[in-house]
Amino acid sequence: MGEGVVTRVLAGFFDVAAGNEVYRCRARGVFRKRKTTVLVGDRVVYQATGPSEGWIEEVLPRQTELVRPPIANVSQAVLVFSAVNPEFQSYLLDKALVVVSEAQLEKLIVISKMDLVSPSALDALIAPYLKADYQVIPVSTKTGTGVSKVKSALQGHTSVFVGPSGVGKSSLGNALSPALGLKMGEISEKMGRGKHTTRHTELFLIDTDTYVADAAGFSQLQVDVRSEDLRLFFPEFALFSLDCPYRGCLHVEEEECGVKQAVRMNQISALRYENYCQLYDEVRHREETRY
Ligand SMILES: Nc1nc2c(ncn2[C@@H]2O[C@H](COP(=O)(O)OP(=O)(O)OP(=O)(O)O)[C@@H](O)[C@H]2O)c(=O)[nH]1
Ligand SMILES: [Zn+2]
Repeated sequence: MGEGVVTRVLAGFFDVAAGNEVYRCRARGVFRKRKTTVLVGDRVVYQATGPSEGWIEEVLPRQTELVRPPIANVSQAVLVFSAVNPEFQSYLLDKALVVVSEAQLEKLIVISKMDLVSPSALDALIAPYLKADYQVIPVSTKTGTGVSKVKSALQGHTSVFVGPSGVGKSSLGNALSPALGLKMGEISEKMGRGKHTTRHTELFLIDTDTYVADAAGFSQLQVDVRSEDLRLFFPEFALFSLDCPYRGCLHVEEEECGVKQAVRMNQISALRYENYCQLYDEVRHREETRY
C-alpha cells in the first residue's frame, strides 16, 4: 500500500503518481456504490498489483475542489497576464483575483512579455498589486528572466494556470516543463478552431510534490461573491475602511469614506478602486436582474 496523487482520469482507469512511478489503477467497486468520484488531484491510497498497475483503495479527504476545471487539492492559482500584446487587462486580473480568493487559493500574479515594455512601464503596471500585498513575478520566456522565480513559487503546490488567450501560458509552461507546454498549446489550438473537445484535465509533475494542471478556461469569469462582500476581496481596503464613518460602508456611493480618501491620497491605486466599482456594478446588476 502507498499514497499517491491522481494525475489523469481515463475511462475506468486512473493514473496515480507516487514518487517517480505511475500506476494505472482501477477503483474499488465501493466507490461506485458510495457515489464517490475520483478527481484529478485527489490524494489516494493505492495497492500495487504489478510494476505499473494497481487498485485505488481509498480517497483521502480533499482540501479544495474546483468545478471548472474539475480538480481536487489545487492550492495555488497562477494568474498570467501580459504587460502588452495583448494589452494588460487589469479589470480581468482583478476579477480573477476575486474568483480565486473566493476559492481560497494562494495567488501568484505573473506578468509576461516583460521584454516588450520599458522598466518604468512595468513598474507602473505592477505597483498597485505590490501595494495590495500580492506576490508578483514579471517574466519573459524570450530572455528567460523570472522563469526560475516562478518555478520556486510553484514548489510544494498544485497550481492551476489562468489567463487570457495569447499571454504566453504555453510558452511559460514549456519553459517549466516541455510536456506541460505541449499540452497547454494543444488545448488552445483546439479551442481556437471552435471545436468542442473533451477537456482532459491532467496534472504534470514538475518537481517533488509539485504539480501543475493544464490551463483553465478563461472565457467567462463569473464572480459568485455577493456585492456587499466584494470589498473584502480587495485586501488593501481593509486598513482604510477603519476610517469610514459607517460600519458596513461599501466605499461606493458613500460621501465620507476612508477608502475613497485613501484613493485621493494615492495610498490605494485609483485603477484598483475603479475596477472595484465596476465589478460592484456588474455584480449588483446581476443580483437585480436575477428575479
Ligand atoms: N516577446 C515575447 N513574446 C512572447 C513571450 N511569451 C510568449 N510570447 C509570444 O506570444 C504568443 C502567444 O504565446 P502562447 O504561449 O501561445 O500564449 P498562450 O497564453 O498559451 O495563448 P493561448 O494558447 O491562446 O491560450 C506567441 O507568439 C509567443 O511566441 C515573451 O515572454 N516575450
Ligand atoms: Zn468606505
